[in-house]
Amino acid sequence: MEGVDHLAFERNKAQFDVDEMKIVWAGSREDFELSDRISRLVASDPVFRKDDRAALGRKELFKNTLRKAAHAWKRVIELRLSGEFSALEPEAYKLRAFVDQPAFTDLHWGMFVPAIQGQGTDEQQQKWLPLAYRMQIIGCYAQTELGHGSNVQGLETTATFDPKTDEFVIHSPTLTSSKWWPGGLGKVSTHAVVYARLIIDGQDYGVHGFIVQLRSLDDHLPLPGITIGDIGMKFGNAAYNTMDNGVLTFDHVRIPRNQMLMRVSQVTREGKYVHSNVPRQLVYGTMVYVRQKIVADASVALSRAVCIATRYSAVRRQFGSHNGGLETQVIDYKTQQSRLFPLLASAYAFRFVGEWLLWLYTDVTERLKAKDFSTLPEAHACTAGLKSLTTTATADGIEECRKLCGGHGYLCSSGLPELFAVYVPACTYEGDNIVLLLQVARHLVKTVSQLSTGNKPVGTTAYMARLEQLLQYHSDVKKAEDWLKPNVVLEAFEARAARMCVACAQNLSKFSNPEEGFQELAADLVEAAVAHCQLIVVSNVYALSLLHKHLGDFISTGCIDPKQGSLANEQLRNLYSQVRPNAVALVDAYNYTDHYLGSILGRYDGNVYPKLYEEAWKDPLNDSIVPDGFKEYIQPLLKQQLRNARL
Ligand SMILES: CCCCCCCCCCCCCCCCCCCCC/C=C/C(=O)SCCNC(=O)CCNC(=O)[C@H](O)C(C)(C)COP(=O)(O)OP(=O)(O)OC[C@H]1O[C@@H](n2cnc3c(N)ncnc32)[C@H](O)[C@@H]1OP(=O)(O)O
Ligand SMILES: Cc1cc2nc3c(=O)[nH]c(=O)nc-3n(C[C@H](O)[C@H](O)[C@H](O)COP(=O)(O)OP(=O)(O)OC[C@H]3O[C@@H](n4cnc5c(N)ncnc54)[C@H](O)[C@@H]3O)c2cc1C
Repeated sequence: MEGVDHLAFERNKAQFDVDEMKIVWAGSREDFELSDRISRLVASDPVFRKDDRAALGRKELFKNTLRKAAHAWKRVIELRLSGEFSALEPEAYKLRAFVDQPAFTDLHWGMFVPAIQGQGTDEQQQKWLPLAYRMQIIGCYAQTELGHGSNVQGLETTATFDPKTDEFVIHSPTLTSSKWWPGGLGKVSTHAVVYARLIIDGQDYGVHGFIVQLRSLDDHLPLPGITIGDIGMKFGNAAYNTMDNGVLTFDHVRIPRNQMLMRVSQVTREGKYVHSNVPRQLVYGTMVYVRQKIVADASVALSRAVCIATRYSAVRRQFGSHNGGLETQVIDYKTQQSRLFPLLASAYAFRFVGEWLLWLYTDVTERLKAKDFSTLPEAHACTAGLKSLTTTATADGIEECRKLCGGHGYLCSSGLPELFAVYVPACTYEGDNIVLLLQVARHLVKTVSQLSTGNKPVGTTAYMARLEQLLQYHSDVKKAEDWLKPNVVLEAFEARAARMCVACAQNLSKFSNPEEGFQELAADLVEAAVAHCQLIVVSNVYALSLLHKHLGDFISTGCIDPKQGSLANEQLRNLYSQVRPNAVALVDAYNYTDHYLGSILGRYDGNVYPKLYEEAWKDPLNDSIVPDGFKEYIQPLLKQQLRNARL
């Protein structure tokens, strides 16, 4: 039977309304219609074709990215998705998503503009934002240096105030202070928000943001004192190599005083440092914003991989043929289901968690405007923790989907190698995932230690208020179906997280130097932070597979016993059987076009084999029957063998 028939048959098995689910996935009917319209618009535009990307060299690839970005911007203007004095419309973000090629525009719109919006004064915003909104200047976010990324307080670039000229002198005092990594910096950006140590009259006031012009707006050459370039090829072939991650050094570059971003703190004409009545952590605000975006994006990347692996698993058959009948679809193997279906569930779970985090972020932003900073620590912990949890799970999930597709998953035409290569740096950028989990752990330990002082835990740590009860808890699950009750799962996750946090806090208290204790117990603290972040996911959606995966934690903390663990596993198997007939329909609900998926294995029509065969012949190696180099390198070998044979 051809693949085409397999998927039609699968779609008929669905036990729910796929069109309704498309709307659930999109968020609303309006969002669905928007995504559907923009994805088709991109798919039908030849400039946005991407099937040729894997074969392009770096220079061609980069030029191709510039072309796409320019064309995308033209469409944004034509479709009026950007106003002269306002940020982009949601359609523009969709357009970027479906074009599916990282570019300098991500950093311009995703970090440069938000940094000015969040850290610039009203005057600074009025001056810079209209230019940035019209893309008359192109900006990037230059924070990381060759020597320091995670340790922001360790940055070395200096911005020294010169009271004689009312300027800052931006300087790179060491090799390790070279800015290193900023996307869009290498070849495109005309401006950057540069993070540097503020020095006034010999005193160091720590890291602050400054708007610095890097290149001439006429001929694009670097301005005097500025050395700038690309840092070189990165992991994967096309993948993130469409981006010009850059290196930048300053040799005493002067900028006017009013180009320091001064919402959080100011430097007066007289060189006086004034700190507003706001937490200094607001300087980190852009990172919080982007971490929230990264969480929202995790479900997109994971769902793409899952869509490919699910459709292909329904098309692929191996073993089990009796009397010349059909072989078994690999999706029917229980091992395939136990690897694939939790990822399918995770993609949905991350979708809902992303929505919840957007709500939390919006709420915090509103409070900040009203000068209420009380929820900032919670927002930092949630964005950092969920960024870490979802990107780790998504990167691992994409790789698992590649394996689920067997050998063909390793072909670029499966779409999975490039998806993995482009996604995996999300575990590092915007905060290394372990470093971020340690931030969550600090927040949790602080919460536990403040319980004795009567401080009531709020937000996602509110469950800690029931600490006594959670420390007494033992699951009362008696049969497999009991694990279907959301409250039963939730309580087990709460008790596990609470016990792991309390154990860490107790062990920490044995150290006379808390910082030394924190370093020594870091691995346990990371585990406790993971348990807490998983609880956040579970409290937004139901997730039994996580319990099974981390059974060791639940049993060792005494929340459940081994028998209850086996019952969870039994229930999980029941759930896999229920998901099985709906699997293809559940991934159809993502409504991805074949252009966006970019995968022969994940084609909507399931017509995998003929298309794989056709695609192989398009490889440049097949342009000639006898390869280049035959005469120089193969023929002499063959002749050599002949001579040996004659001897
Ligand atoms: C071709 C197509 C074209 C289409 C065009 C059309 C239109 C285009 C539209 C495009 C739209 C695109 C949108 C895309 C989105 C963006 C994509 C982004 C891509 C990503 C690129 C990557 C960028 C980067 O990586 S930038 C660099 C990031 N760097 C980091 O993350 C560094 C990590 N380190 C830290 O964050 C900190 O230093 C940290 C957290 C480790 C703390 O270190 P510390 O030294 O211990 O901390 P300290 O400074 O002393 O402070 C401690 C104190 O502060 C609290 N804290 C820390 N961080 C925060 C925070 N962020 N917010 C609030 N509070 C914070 C911490 O809890 C401590 O508190 P206390 O305990 O109370 O003291
Ligand atoms: C593709 C890509 C794009 C990027 N884009 C930008 C950009 O646009 N702008 C920008 O400014 N930056 C950018 N970055 C830089 C990025 O933000 C940093 O690489 C990231 O924050 C990690 O910092 P690091 O490289 O210093 O890692 P390191 O901190 O050196 O990490 C190395 C190892 O040390 C461990 N480690 C570090 N500190 C601790 C600790 N306290 N406790 C335990 N373990 C620790 C980490 O877990 C990791 O295993 C980008 C990076 C990448 C890969």
